[in-house]
Amino acid sequence: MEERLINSSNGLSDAKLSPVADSSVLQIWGGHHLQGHVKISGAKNSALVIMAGALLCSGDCRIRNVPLLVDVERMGQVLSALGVRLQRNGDILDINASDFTSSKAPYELVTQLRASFFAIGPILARLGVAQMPLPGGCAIGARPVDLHVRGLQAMGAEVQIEHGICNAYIPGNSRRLKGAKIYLDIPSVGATETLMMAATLAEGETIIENAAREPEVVDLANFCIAMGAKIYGAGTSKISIVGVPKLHSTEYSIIPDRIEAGTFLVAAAITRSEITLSQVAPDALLPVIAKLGDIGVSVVEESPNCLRVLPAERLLATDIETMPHPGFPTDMQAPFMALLSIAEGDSLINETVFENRLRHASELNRLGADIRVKGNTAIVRGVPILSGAPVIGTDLRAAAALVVAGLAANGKTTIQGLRYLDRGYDRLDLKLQQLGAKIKRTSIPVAQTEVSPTAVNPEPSITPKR
Ligand SMILES: CC(=O)N[C@H]1[C@@H](OP(=O)(O)OP(=O)(O)OC[C@H]2O[C@@H](n3ccc(=O)[nH]c3=O)[C@H](O)[C@@H]2O)O[C@H](CO)[C@@H](O)[C@@H]1O
Ligand SMILES: C=C(OP(=O)(O)O)C(=O)O
Repeated sequence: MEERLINSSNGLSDAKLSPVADSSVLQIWGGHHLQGHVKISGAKNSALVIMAGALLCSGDCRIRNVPLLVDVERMGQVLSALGVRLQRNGDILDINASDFTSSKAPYELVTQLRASFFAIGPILARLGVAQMPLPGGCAIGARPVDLHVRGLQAMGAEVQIEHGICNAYIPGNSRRLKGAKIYLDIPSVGATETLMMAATLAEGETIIENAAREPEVVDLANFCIAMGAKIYGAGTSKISIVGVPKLHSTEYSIIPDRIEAGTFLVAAAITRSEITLSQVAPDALLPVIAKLGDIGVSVVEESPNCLRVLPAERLLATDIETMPHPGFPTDMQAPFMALLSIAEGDSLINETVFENRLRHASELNRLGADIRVKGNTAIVRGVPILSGAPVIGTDLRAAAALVVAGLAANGKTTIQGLRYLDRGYDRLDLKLQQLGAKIKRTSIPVAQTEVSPTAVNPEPSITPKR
């Protein structure tokens, strides 16, 4: 992997950022069935915000089931820049924010991931002041932070955005935010999380109306409750938080990643394979499992944390509209577009959460799909088979969609854009290899990667069913 060096802001030395897989590609020889068992990692979107939540506690926090992701590494770098001590051992992350005194989050890191911005809530609650650059994350829409800002203002903070930095402080001597009644125009996941964390240490009660109900919001609430926070109603659209002066040390295990699990379900469905997934939370996957059912793919619960997906006789077209939880998740929209591209009939996919999240359609078309995009709607005309080609992932889930499409496509698919994939999937290529996929990561330029490795059988074993 290439390592990216950037100049630190004081110009005295070079800061080393996490490895960036820009020069790497994934090569997939598609058309093979998967088989066996895959263990799902902890949820990216929980891990990142729970790491931010650990700032609320002046003692030790031990977080278990932390996925191995570039985003987690970067979030760790944001926290260490604030003076937090972190130690990772396998999937356990120890965080100690007792010495955290800096209220300035580093621009170079915050601009690379969305969740880092959510730390503005705990930083402000602990220190009474926060300087947070506007965030990065997947380029899937404008992604403003107005709801975070308005909520903090309602709790008594002075907040101004200047030169790309969000400056916030709590006026007065108490240095504590004040409980407030907050209505969110949109049930934003990030705004709900920022405000919920800020409210745990505020004076009095905060009520968040039209709150996000995503499982990761509930996970964050449970983590804060484990630290002594008083939070009621997480998972419903009205969350009430009664502020306490201090939170205490805790040990907490992150929920399984429902989007990673959903991606493996789609990978099995598109290759007409039977696999099992363990360490999953089936309830969080209901909208995904229901949609797979519409397409003709059965998913059965083997045990409380284990799912089996069965090979479909036929894949059938269906319509999808993305919605906040418990609706169909926007993060699964791209992998489902790959699946529907080989389903019988026409499917309509309507992306309602983000305004620019259909860019994978044109890359899927390179693989032989027949997809037209009009505004926020994609019309997917099912084709019998995809054929391998060089493609580029334009964001995290777009890259994942190309991986699952490549597994089904005839011949070789080469995928660039792994810096997105590695942000949010814990060793996806290795897990797929263990399921028998013919997939290889290489840092050799695409032009030099003509020949398939000897271990790989280029002859496809999946035959189109129609
Ligand atoms: C790190 C993390 O948890 N990322 C997830 C989180 O992103 P994130 O928290 O950024 O997503 P939001 O739920 O906030 O965004 C939903 C919609 O609200 C809009 N909005 C949001 C905040 C705001 O202040 N103003 C505003 O207009 C956004 O532009 C978007 O159109 O939820 C998304 C929706 O499930 C997921 O796709 C992301 O994977
Ligand atoms: C959009 C996503 O992530 P982020 O909010 O971190 O950009 C995602 O996980 O699909």
